[in-house]
Amino acid sequence: MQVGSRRCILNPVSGTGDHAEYVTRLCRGRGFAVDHTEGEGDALALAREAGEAGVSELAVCGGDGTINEVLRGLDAADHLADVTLSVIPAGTANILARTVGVEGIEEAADIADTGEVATVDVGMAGDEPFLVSCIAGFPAEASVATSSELKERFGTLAFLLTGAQQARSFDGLDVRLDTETETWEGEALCLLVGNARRFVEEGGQADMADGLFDVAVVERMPAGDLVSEAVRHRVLGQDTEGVTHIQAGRVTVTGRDGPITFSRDGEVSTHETVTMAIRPRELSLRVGPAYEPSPE
Ligand SMILES: Nc1ncnc2c1ncn2[C@@H]1O[C@H](COP(=O)(O)OP(=O)(O)OP(=O)(O)O)[C@@H](O)[C@H]1O
Repeated sequence: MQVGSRRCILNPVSGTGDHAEYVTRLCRGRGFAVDHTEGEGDALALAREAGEAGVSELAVCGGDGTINEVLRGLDAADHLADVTLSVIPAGTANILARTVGVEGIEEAADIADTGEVATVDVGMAGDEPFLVSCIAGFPAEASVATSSELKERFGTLAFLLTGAQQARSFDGLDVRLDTETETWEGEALCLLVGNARRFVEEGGQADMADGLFDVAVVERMPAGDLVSEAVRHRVLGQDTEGVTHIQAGRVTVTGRDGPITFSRDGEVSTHETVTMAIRPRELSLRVGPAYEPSPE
């Protein structure tokens, strides 16, 4: 592949599955060669191949699962730091795209073409890359399930309330967390390690280039107490009882009574112990006009 080339990896069945023809046309019109995935693992293999061929611009069309496969493929080719990545949201939740201000397929195609490029941190959980978050405990599903309208009105609270409903049947995580400077041990309701998202204060997009994860541990306590605490503070504030907030570039999580299941940008993986580490400003990512490099 010639240097300077553009490629698009497109999942034709993600989301409502009616975008393939339209996006293929938009991308070809902007000089991207388009490859369609045919099943699980294809996006990873195509990204790896594109990385090994030295592609300089790669667009991903699909949902968060497709994007995560592409990240893994580029990392396997040792090409994450040498590509400009863009996302064309055609999944169900499109968390990464929304987080970086990319909404709507046509707008996304323009951003893939000429949008602003931000240099962002990549999170690693063991050997697996992620951009948004790596979370364990009750909200792993709730974060995806909570409607965006609800999230917009109530921020983290909506996310918490949805989770608290599910928490009644959730046993909690017996966990130990170690960073360079702090250790936390105990029964947690959930553990949230954000790169592109933060979970305390107003929540929302985090600074993706600060070299730090935003870690929040919510202690296990009765769902009623947790909800009333959250209501009192409206969101999970720094000083909310039962919530520990840590910023760190590296955190090791160990399950004290067995392995812990994480959702890494929506991909599920289970670990007895896992070290999450930031690779500072490793990836060039095209972002939408609403993206703020250093949100308040
Ligand atoms: N041609 C194909 N046919 C069937 N499945 C495919 C094909 N290409 C990819 N897949 C699978 O589609 C699945 C869904 O991808 P993805 O997570 O991107 O979309 P989504 O679940 O609709 O969106 P989101 O993750 O944003 O909620 C992946 O598990 C992938 O393995």
